[in-house]
Amino acid sequence: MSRTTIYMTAAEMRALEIRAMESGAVTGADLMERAGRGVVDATFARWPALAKTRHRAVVLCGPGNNGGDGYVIARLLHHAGWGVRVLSLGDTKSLPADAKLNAQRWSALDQDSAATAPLNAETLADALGEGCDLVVDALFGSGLNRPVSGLAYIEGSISALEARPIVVAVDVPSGLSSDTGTCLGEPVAPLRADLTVTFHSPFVGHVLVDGPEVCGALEVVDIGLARFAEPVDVRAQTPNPSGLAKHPNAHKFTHGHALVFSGGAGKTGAARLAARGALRIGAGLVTLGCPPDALAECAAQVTAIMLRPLNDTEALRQTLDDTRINALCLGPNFGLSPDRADWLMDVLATKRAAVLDADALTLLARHEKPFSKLHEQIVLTPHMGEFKRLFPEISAELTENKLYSKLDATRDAAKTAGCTVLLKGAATVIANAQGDCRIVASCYENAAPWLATAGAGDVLAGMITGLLARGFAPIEAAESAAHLHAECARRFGPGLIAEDLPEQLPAVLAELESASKRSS
Ligand SMILES: NC(=O)C1=CN([C@@H]2O[C@H](COP(=O)(O)OP(=O)(O)OC[C@H]3O[C@@H](n4cnc5c(N)ncnc54)[C@H](OP(=O)(O)O)[C@@H]3O)[C@@H](O)[C@H]2O)[C@@H](O)CC1
Ligand SMILES: [K+]
Repeated sequence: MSRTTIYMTAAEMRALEIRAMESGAVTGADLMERAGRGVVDATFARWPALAKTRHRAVVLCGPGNNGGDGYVIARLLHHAGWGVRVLSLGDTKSLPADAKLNAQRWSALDQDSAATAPLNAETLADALGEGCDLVVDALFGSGLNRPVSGLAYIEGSISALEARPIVVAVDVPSGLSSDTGTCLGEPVAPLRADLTVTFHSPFVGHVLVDGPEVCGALEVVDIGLARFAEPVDVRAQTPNPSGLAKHPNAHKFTHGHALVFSGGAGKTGAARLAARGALRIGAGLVTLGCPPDALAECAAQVTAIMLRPLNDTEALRQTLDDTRINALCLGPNFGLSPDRADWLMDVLATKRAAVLDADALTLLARHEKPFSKLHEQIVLTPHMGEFKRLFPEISAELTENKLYSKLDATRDAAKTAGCTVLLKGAATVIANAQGDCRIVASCYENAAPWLATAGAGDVLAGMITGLLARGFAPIEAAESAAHLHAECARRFGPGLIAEDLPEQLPAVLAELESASKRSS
């Protein structure tokens, strides 16, 4: 069994909330109470000392339901014996109904009249000056729809304190777009959180771009929405161990034959890394297609990987006549000469499943009709620089429009190219031409910082190729390989170099298999 995480957009979350309320099983006020309670519980669970004695909190409440959660939190902390100051942004009379109800419940509590004030630089300085262990950021949540301005003083005032209080963001740090993970406003979000507590499922914005940096840690709390959930667009799933296992009666050809194209002498390392990744992930056979001058170099380095000299298009054609070669990898140090461009087009014409990486992406970008020969069995694996060259208009939109996400861009690119696109990053986004989307997020407890090393991308290209050879659909091959690749990096940890990645695969695959046996 694989584990699935759903990444939602604000509109999807709003639709879910409405379905839940329209069912009559729950009210908006119930959900708000659960949300506020969830934030307090998650905060106390992370910092148990806060639950033990009375402390002081400043709660910043905004003009919408995120602010409403803030009033619930203020009340719960007050009941726990805390000294609480609420600073509100906007006119509390204009709050939406559930938030207004909770603002009124807060005001009706037995507390001194200074407990609520409009938020501005002076009131914030006063409130912080009374002593503050916890700041709750409930200014804007998923309803943020335009850039925030005039709130930069908040981070300034908090950073200036001798001891920085813990900052907990409700749903998202205010200023961060839940749909794009970019900070709407200049220069950054008003407040960086130590912990962000969100509800039901993470948002796409929690894992993209600035999300992990401004959220701190991320906690997802259950507020009882799961039974109203409907399928949404974006998900992440750990690879299915049964799909990766090899069965006792299968032989090597059952698992496909991958062909990785190498560069010339002195430029074979990248292709060898890719070939090793393809073999370790379980392709039945892997061949390196080498220019003749590179054969001796490759022969000195590989054993289980086969070699085939490929010196001209006729040799290429003959090789590809073997239909058992069912997945190709082109790009890692492949070369950029005109004859390489011709090769690329010849290879694409065979309609074979293929991963196009590195130099193959550059060659495509230089082609007058880059997408004319692509097809659904192709996976493009650009990093952001390659993406910009290949999809300049989509990339310009991504730079200029803060409400257009890396996810939107990848999905549009996949449609434009007519194939699967895997856009690399700390959160790798994958989409196919039908609009299916996946995110492999290497952040929070899944961070894999040592993956930023030369050759890691070549190994990923090879791992995807290996899974294509094994018959995985392109989007599944890309997602599973990206997940396993990051898991290999996490498992190895500090000091990782690209050569280490394929060598971690046996342990990672074994762990997946035993975890699946334990849970069944
Ligand atoms: N989903 C769920 O199940 C649950 C959701 N819950 C909570 O609800 C939150 C979503 O609430 P929400 O929709 O009211 O939006 P929210 O983020 O409070 O902000 C909207 C307000 O801000 C304003 N505004 C926007 N941008 C602005 C800007 N740049 N600068 C200034 N103003 C700006 C906007 O103004 P308008 O666009 O109307 O002019 C509007 O007044 C969600 O994050 C979660 O915490 C939980 O209670 C329970 C379960
Ligand atoms: K917030």
